[in-house]
Amino acid sequence: MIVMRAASRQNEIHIERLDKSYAQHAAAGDLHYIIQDVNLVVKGGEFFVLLGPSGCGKSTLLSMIAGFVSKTSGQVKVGEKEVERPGQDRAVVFQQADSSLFPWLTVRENVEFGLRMKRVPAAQRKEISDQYIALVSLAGHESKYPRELSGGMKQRVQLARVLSNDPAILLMDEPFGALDAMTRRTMQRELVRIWQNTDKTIIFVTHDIQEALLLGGRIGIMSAGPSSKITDIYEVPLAYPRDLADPSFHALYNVIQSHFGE
Ligand SMILES: Nc1ncnc2c1ncn2[C@@H]1O[C@H](COP(=O)(O)OP(=O)(O)OP(=O)(O)O)[C@@H](O)[C@H]1O
Repeated sequence: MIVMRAASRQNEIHIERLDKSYAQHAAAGDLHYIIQDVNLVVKGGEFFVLLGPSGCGKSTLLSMIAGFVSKTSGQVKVGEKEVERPGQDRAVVFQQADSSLFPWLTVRENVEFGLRMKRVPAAQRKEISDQYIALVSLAGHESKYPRELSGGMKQRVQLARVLSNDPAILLMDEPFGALDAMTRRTMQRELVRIWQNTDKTIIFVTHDIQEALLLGGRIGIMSAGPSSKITDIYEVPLAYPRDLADPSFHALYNVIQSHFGE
């Protein structure tokens, strides 16, 4: 129990008074912020969804947590440590698996890539890749190349590769945005299952209210930019798997939708 608590605290994300503006705006003497005064605590092991309209700065905020984009002011901490650069404790899953998979490597080789870089011995690599390939339901497809896979399968390879590196935190930027509706639902269910079977902290970015409600333990609403911030946070007190026909689901959907003036 003590060990688990310590591990959870390590996965916690603290964001305080975080601002981001880009140099070109400052050079023009413009006090234009992409995001301004963002405050957020995401607990270890939590599934947190960031929901906001297109262009509000969701990817920017996620990239700052990932350490890809520098902050203008404020603080982003993972555990006790200030984020200054990307780290092995944080992995990012992008919308397009195509840009992250190596086309000349098989499914297994793609999944094992990070382990190979870390010089994990072959037998152990196989054991780990077997585990995650099975977890994302790709057993039997190990020898295929990305070109032989559907979009959903490629996205699952990306997920298996990220998980095999065992990051404490998964940062997911509209990872299912390019998938057809049916594959998307399957992937949403699988992600919840994977999250329930691990102790990872997930921050999942989407502009889809239904997706946010299917996945999130809490949902943070970002206002439209410029100077976007997290205006409200909703707890989702519904058991998984979530039921679209549940009146409580609908009620919460309507409350959240009212933020976006539709
Ligand atoms: N490198 C950059 N330089 C200047 N402005 C940028 C840069 N990157 C992003 N922006 C601006 O920041 C704003 C937020 O972009 P961001 O991609 O974070 O939004 P988003 O909410 O993720 O959008 P979407 O849902 O459409 O992906 C946009 O107005 C965008 O033009």
